[in-house]
Amino acid sequence: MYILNSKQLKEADNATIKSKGITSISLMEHASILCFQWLHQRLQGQNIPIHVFCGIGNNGGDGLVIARHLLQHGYHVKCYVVNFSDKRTDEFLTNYNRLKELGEWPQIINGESDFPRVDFEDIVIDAIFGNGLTRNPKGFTKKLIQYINSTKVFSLAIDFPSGLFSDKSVNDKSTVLKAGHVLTFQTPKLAFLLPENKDYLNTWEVIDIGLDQEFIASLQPNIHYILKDDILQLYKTRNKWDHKGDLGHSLLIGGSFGKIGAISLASKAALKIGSGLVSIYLPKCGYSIVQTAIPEAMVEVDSDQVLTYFNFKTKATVIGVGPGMGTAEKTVKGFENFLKENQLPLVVDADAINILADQKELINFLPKNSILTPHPKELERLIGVWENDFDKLNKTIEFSIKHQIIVVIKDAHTVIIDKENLYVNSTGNPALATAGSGDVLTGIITGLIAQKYEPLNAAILGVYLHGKTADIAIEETGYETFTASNILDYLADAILDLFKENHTEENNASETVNEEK
Ligand SMILES: NC(=O)C1=CN([C@@H]2O[C@H](COP(=O)(O)OP(=O)(O)OC[C@H]3O[C@@H](n4cnc5c(N)ncnc54)[C@H](OP(=O)(O)O)[C@@H]3O)[C@@H](O)[C@H]2O)[C@@H](O)CC1
Ligand SMILES: Nc1ncnc2c1ncn2[C@@H]1O[C@H](COP(=O)(O)OP(=O)(O)O)[C@@H](O)[C@H]1O
Ligand SMILES: [K+]
Repeated sequence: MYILNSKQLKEADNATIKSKGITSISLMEHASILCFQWLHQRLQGQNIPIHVFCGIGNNGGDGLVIARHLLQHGYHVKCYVVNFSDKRTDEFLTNYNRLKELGEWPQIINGESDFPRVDFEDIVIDAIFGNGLTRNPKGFTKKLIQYINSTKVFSLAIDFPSGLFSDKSVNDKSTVLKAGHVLTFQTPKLAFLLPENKDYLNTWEVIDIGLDQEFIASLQPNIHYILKDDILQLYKTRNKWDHKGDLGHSLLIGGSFGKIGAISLASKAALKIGSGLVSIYLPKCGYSIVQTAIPEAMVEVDSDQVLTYFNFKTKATVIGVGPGMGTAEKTVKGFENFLKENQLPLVVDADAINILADQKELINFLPKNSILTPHPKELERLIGVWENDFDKLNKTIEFSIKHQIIVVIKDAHTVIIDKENLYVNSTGNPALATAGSGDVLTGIITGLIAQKYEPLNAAILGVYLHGKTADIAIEETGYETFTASNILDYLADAILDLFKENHTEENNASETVNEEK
């Protein structure tokens, strides 16, 4: 699914109005009725006070439409116009008049003395600012947002939590209305998926308002939200005559005394995702451990406690390097020599990333389309500090273009960056915040490349399945008891799930950001 920026969304609104021969008013009516229905389905006519706060633009227009339908269905509604500007859009005015025709005169808020009393048990509909927000809310509008936040009332944000920008960072945290739930139009918004915005929204879902898909595709959006449908297009089925030689040979390089587990997990993951053969190259001290733990794998050893020589004989298809490797001086030297000789596709993780961050000139030896899988701290060592999450993405895009490599920024929403293209993952949950889960991801991606997936597709599919294991598992394991080994236990379920009927919201983008709130 595409993620559109604010400009693209406005263009898509206009193109849809033209291509479908509808009016802007009817598009607004349609979008807002879907929001009304969402609430109506849940409230079933309950007599809870609902405060609808409307701006003076089209987000406010949506609020007016929702207020009208709620009133017509007998709800206990109070509607307000937050009068932060004299400009009013035509769609706002039309719907303002329609509401008045019902006998409901919205209360105009011109200052703090006009703020209504809002109680914790009430409901707020936030239709103050949407896609048109260009600068921080100020004056009494900012105060109103702060007042609503202070009540801790449940707020249903229309399209955006008011005060949250679509394509840039919030620099004054106190100007965003914290949303209990967001009904956002047509596509997820990048801002919802960034860690810096985690406090502004609890849950969100996309409301499909029927914008022109052909037009949207013609914009060639560079940001994607990866859902099951996208994954199904990448997934390769096996052929009847496939033998293990067809399914690639993964070589996992890493481990050091006390950290043999990391390379074991990565190697198990490469096997479990279907790599035909898996070899491990690690320090001698890990030999018996991996031979016992993973009888399917072949093993070659380096010197005693840390990797030093990198003189393995294995003829692999792809190499995953870094888990548990350490950054001992001998290892750094050996890794440098290895990089200078290596021609095979690489998945580079953990300490191998730290070595690259320390000696940036080595990055030039990575084959084109190598995959780096840093967590945010490792990324910072690699690309330097960023001002905010948009800056982080831009800096990573620059890095990816400069070095022609793919960067997997691991996080609650892992983002895969291939030059200017961004692929944001939709699966996973905090159960994955456990030691070794990154090592498993390295093995999964390596094992997929072995099976002839293009590196980008291997990263997208690997990250999706890795997250999906945790989504399936938590029903049985809860968050706490889930460990990195469980990722492997549930990998089969994650793969099989791709072929299950879509009975849930799997292809409707939606999510719970912060479950306990
Ligand atoms: N047919 C359609 O197009 C559909 C549109 N839809 C709905 O329209 C929404 C977008 O509406 P919108 O473009 O009118 O902008 P909106 O978010 O209401 O902001 C209002 C105005 O506020 C202004 N402004 C900005 N920042 C400010 C600030 N800090 N303090 C004060 N003023 C500020 C800014 O004007 P400016 O002053 O910058 O010129 C802006 O124009 C979208 O989110 C969705 O809900 C749906 O109905 C589907 C169909
Ligand atoms: N809260 C979360 N929600 C979803 N995924 C998460 C969360 N926390 C961690 N993960 C995932 O778990 C993995 C952790 O990787 P990493 O930090 O390298 O762990 P380790 O070094 O222990 O192997 C990443 O794939 C990351 O995306
Ligand atoms: K809003």
